[in-house]
Order: sequence, then structure tokens, then C-alpha cells
Amino acid sequence: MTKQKVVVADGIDMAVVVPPALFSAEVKKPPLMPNGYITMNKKKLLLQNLEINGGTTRVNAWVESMRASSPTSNRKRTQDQSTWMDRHPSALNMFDEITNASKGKQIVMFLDYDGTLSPIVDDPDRAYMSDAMRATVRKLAGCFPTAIVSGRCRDKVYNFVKLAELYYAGSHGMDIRGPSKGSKYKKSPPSVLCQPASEYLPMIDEVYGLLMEKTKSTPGAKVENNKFCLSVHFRCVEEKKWSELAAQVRSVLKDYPKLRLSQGRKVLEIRPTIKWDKGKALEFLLESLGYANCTDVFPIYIGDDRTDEDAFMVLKERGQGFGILVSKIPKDTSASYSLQEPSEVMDFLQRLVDWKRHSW
Ligand SMILES: O=P(O)(O)OC[C@H]1O[C@H](O[C@H]2O[C@H](CO)[C@@H](O)[C@H](O)[C@H]2O)[C@H](O)[C@@H](O)[C@@H]1O
Repeated sequence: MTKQKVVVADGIDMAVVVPPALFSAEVKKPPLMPNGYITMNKKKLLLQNLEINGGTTRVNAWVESMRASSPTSNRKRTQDQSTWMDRHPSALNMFDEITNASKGKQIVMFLDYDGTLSPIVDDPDRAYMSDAMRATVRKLAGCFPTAIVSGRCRDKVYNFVKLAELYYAGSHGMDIRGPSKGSKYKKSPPSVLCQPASEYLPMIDEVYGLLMEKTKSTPGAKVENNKFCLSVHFRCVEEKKWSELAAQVRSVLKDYPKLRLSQGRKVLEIRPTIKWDKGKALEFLLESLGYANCTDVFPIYIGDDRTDEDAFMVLKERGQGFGILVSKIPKDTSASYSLQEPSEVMDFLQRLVDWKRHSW
């Protein structure tokens, strides 16, 4: 396996916390929290400014949001970190509280892939998970129903994880399949369970071709076809070229009002406007497993990205289980707990396995 640079800290990473200084004068400024960050609701304003349809989009607004990955000063980050950790304590430190809360309930595990099971790397095609992580996830799936929920195309994420006993929800939950073998939690024959955006396939393929052509002049840009959605990566694009890339993407998407844009970690995500996301996928999977109206189910969702917030929010609203955000830096989140990086995720999963094996 070729070695490649692992991105240790991505600064604020496209994400959830947007430093105020990065808003351009053109974008309506939302009010700030005392620590200078913008709350989740106010962030919707920023996302509105990123709307691709209706001709109101300003490429500048996109670029400002892309720049939101700039870190604040180290001293400020240390202060923010400690306040944030008070509100989102380490799931490892809170392990006993977590398992106590789950007593008498069926734990169901939901795991994001990139940045959660595998470290973030420059080349999306080389985001391998370690053998140790795979072995841990295999043991986990022997103890609890377990699903991978990813922005990637389902086949691709399966090729990284290679565990037939899991549920897989690819394309941000728009392509769900049950275990093909070896799961005691299998409820139905191995088949596609849900593809709510299948009518968009021709459009996604068409836009993929256009984006490949349009962005080929921007060094480092990479377009990834995730079947029901597309990713335009700018991790390897020089910052001075971001506005050029944003303009290229905008020029394609303006003709496709049925597609919407969101952002992940140094990536522009393009997907159908249907009301379906990782949160809906979580609800669908709970239902498929027979836990739709159960009070004795305890779902745990672990993820690192903005798209995982939809699932964290669903758990918060249901008042069942909780979310764990994987992040080294403070981010506005609906998750209850935090873990710093994939190695801590592996430790947490292993402790769950040990706890389950010793609690019977
Ligand atoms: O939902 P996820 O499983 O977290 O997928 C979200 C996106 O992950 C991948 O991109 C991210 O990871 C890459 C590899 O570490 C990194 O190079 C990139 O900058 C990150 O954004 C994947 O390539 C995308 O298609 C997914 O949508």
C-alpha cells in the first residue's frame, strides 16, 4: 500500500464553525455567539447564500465558505477547546455513563466512513481503513446491528470496509443495502432496501461529465462520482484557484435546479434536492431493523462531518441514543460527545465490544 500524507488537523475544515472575519461584505452577516462563532441556525443563512439556483448565487459567497477552513489563533483555540469539551466530553471518558444509559436497550451502531473509520488523506481513492479498525468493526457487528453511513458511493465504501455483515447506506443515505451474509441482525434477503433518488441517475451522470470537463483546467481539482451524488474535491487545489473552481461548478449547476450544493471537508457536495439525508437513512434503517416505534432502542451515531449533523439532530429530536462528533477542534454540533480521531473511535468501539461480552 502506498503511503500518503494523513491530514492531522484541517483547521476549522469547511465546517460547522465559521470564523466571522471570513464573511464578505456581500453576504448578510448573522449575529455571533460570544466566542465569535456562528450558531447552527445562523449558519443556515450562510448556506442560503450558497444556494445554486434562482440566479442569486455569488461565487464569492462560495469561496468565503470554502475559506472557512482557516484556523483561529492557537491561544484562542485552546480556550475554545476547553469550553467546547465541557459541552461535548470525550465518549471515552464518559464510557460508563454511556453504557449505563443504554442498559436494557438494544444498541444500534451507525458509523460514518471518511474521517471516522479512516483518516482524512489527500487522495480520496486511498482513504484506507486499517486492518485493526476492520477487525474491531467486525467484532462490533457481532455484538450490535451496525451500519456504515457514507457520502461515498455504496460499492466504493464497501470496497474499503469489506465486511459483508454490515448494513451500508451510500450516497449520503440515498442507497441502502442490508447485510449480504453473516449477520444475525439480517431482517431481509440481501437486496437494495432503499434508493429514493433513482430517477436522478441520468442527471447525475450528465453533470459528472460536465464537471469533469469544466474543472480539468484547475490543477488539483477532483470530481468523484458517488452514484446518486457528486463530490468536487478542492483539498489539493491552491487557495488562489478556489474562486475559479467555484465559478466552474456554479456555471454547470445553474442549469440544474433539481440539484443542490452542500459542503463537507474540503469538498463541494452536489446532490438531488429531495428531502433525504443521513438522518432519514438512520430512521429508515431503524425501521428496517424493526425498531421504528421502540422505546428500548439506543442508536449511537459516530461521524465527523457536516452531513452527519442531520443524523445527530434526528437522535436529539427522538431523545434516543446520541451522536458522537469526531473532531480535534470545536465545532457547532448536535452531537452529545466527542472523539478526537479515528484511533479514538477504534478504542471506543473496542470498549463497547468488551463491555457487551462481559455484561452477559
Ligand atoms: O460521509 P463520509 O463517509 O464521511 O464521506 C464524505 C466524503 O468523504 C470523502 O472525502 C473526504 O475524505 C477524503 C479522503 O480522506 C478527503 O480527501 C476529502 O478531502 C474529504 O472531503 C469522499 O471522497 C467524498 O466523496 C465523500 O462525500
